Amino acid sequence: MNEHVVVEDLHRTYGTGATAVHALRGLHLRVPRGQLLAVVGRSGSGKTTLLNLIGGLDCADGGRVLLDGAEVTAMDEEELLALRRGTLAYVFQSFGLVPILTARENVGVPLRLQHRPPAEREERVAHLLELVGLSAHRNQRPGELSGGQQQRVALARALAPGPRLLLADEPTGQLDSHTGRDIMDLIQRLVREERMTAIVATHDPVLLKVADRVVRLRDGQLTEA
Ligand SMILES: Nc1ncnc2c1ncn2[C@@H]1O[C@H](COP(=O)(O)OP(=O)(O)OP(=O)(O)O)[C@@H](O)[C@H]1O
Repeated sequence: MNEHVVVEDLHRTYGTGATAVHALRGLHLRVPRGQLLAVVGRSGSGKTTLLNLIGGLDCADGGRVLLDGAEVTAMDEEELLALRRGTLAYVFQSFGLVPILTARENVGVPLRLQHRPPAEREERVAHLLELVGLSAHRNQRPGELSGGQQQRVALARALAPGPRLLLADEPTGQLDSHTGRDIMDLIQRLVREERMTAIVATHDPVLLKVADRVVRLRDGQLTEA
């Protein structure tokens, strides 16, 4: 199936009554496999809300999300957990690394959760750290790494289970433009070489240049940017 992500008539409202915020109002989106899609929009326009719903981290009030034809919006907790540990990866602006673990150990966490044998784990972790250019820093903890390096560790960890879909929320948000460019190049390479699909929420103009397509969130709906 070539259509990787399908979003139909998606609604999400926070709160009720006069203070209700209608973050998404009947949003539609189709993303073919292997596309690097950038989602832009002003602060508060609903980008994070959209990514959370696509990744099954939050529940919609209406509409459907399908990944490879499987309906995320209808999955139970167990199915969502399997999705998050397998075909889908999420990279947050805040990195979300475990402070007491080294870079190597952080990248290995998802592989432990998958009960992969230690030798196979070690090999994959080494490969991923090399891919993100951090082999020399493998024994350092997040607090001993720069922001860009931490984001690269977070990316390597997200990629550990071999996901087919990468959701990234402002992955270059806290980084200087040069480091941000490196992260974007890396995501672009992964999309090209591993035919991964990526949906990236961003304010970053650099990112827009490498995207295959850019859509804008406004008034809870998407338009071509
Ligand atoms: N848990 C929540 N409770 C109430 N309102 C929320 C909640 N999460 C988000 N919102 C509101 O929903 C709207 C969309 O928020 P969202 O975080 O999706 O926007 P965003 O485009 O990702 O913003 P930013 O670029 O600043 O991260 C905002 O008006 C926000 O205040």
